[in-house]
Amino acid sequence: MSLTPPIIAPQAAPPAAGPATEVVLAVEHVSKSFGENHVLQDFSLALHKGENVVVLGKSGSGKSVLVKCIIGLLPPDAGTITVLGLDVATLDHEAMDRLRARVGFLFQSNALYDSMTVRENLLFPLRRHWLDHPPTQEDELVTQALEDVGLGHTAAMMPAELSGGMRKRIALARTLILRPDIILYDEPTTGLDPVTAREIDHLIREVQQKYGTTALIISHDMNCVRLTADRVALLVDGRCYAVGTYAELQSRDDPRVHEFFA
Ligand SMILES: Nc1ncnc2c1ncn2[C@@H]1O[C@H](COP(=O)(O)OP(=O)(O)OP(=O)(O)O)[C@@H](O)[C@H]1O
Repeated sequence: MSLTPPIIAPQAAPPAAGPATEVVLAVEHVSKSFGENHVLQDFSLALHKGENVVVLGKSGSGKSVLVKCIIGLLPPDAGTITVLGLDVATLDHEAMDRLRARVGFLFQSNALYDSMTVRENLLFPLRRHWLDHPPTQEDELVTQALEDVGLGHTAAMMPAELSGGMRKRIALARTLILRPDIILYDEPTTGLDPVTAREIDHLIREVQQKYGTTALIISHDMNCVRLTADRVALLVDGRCYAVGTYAELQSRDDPRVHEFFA
């Protein structure tokens, strides 16, 4: 099945990322071990409002553990994680739930409900998190979110009727419907053919440009890294070994950095 091209019209360039812009996600000196397996060791990384940061690391290096710590599913052994000004470790269940409504998470598996239509899948987070929206707005919000990912015609379809790329877009639409400040993408192009993968990369950029969203992207796919990252953070031996633009890291004369770009 062919994909309709994304139709988000970029309205404004994202704010320039850099030290002068607001930090919306800060991981500071975080360590996490499982027994003798020291996965994260003094890991630090800050994301500025509106930037896309890709975390690149070998298989088993701790990327998923890092994301789980950020969304409060795993408690770090040491260090602090601050998301949108809130120290994750101090949040009770309700506060964590409210924070999760502002931080979209795009699962590698997409995590769509197969027994629900696309529309029902999109309404699920809306009804769970955004309790004060008028029901009359629901159709408008679903339509907008689907149009944002170029799939305005799919509301009545079931996930099984969609291609892998379309399912990824619907999962992103389900995240976008809550207008998150931050989106965490877990290997967004894994399992997609190269053409569809590049479409998803462009869509990630379009979302950033349209909504000024900040994104943390976990990826192995170097094309995805090149196309989506404002900055790349290398996770090596549990630490944030190097951070820079794709071009900066690619030209760095350090074998441990270079092996990612070879
Ligand atoms: N709940 C857990 N209990 C024990 N060990 C764990 C747990 N979660 C992760 N680990 C270990 O932490 C290490 C890092 O795993 P993680 O899944 O974060 O790697 P990753 O970088 O995401 O890998 P991949 O790219 O292959 O998905 C692995 O050695 C893994 O076995």
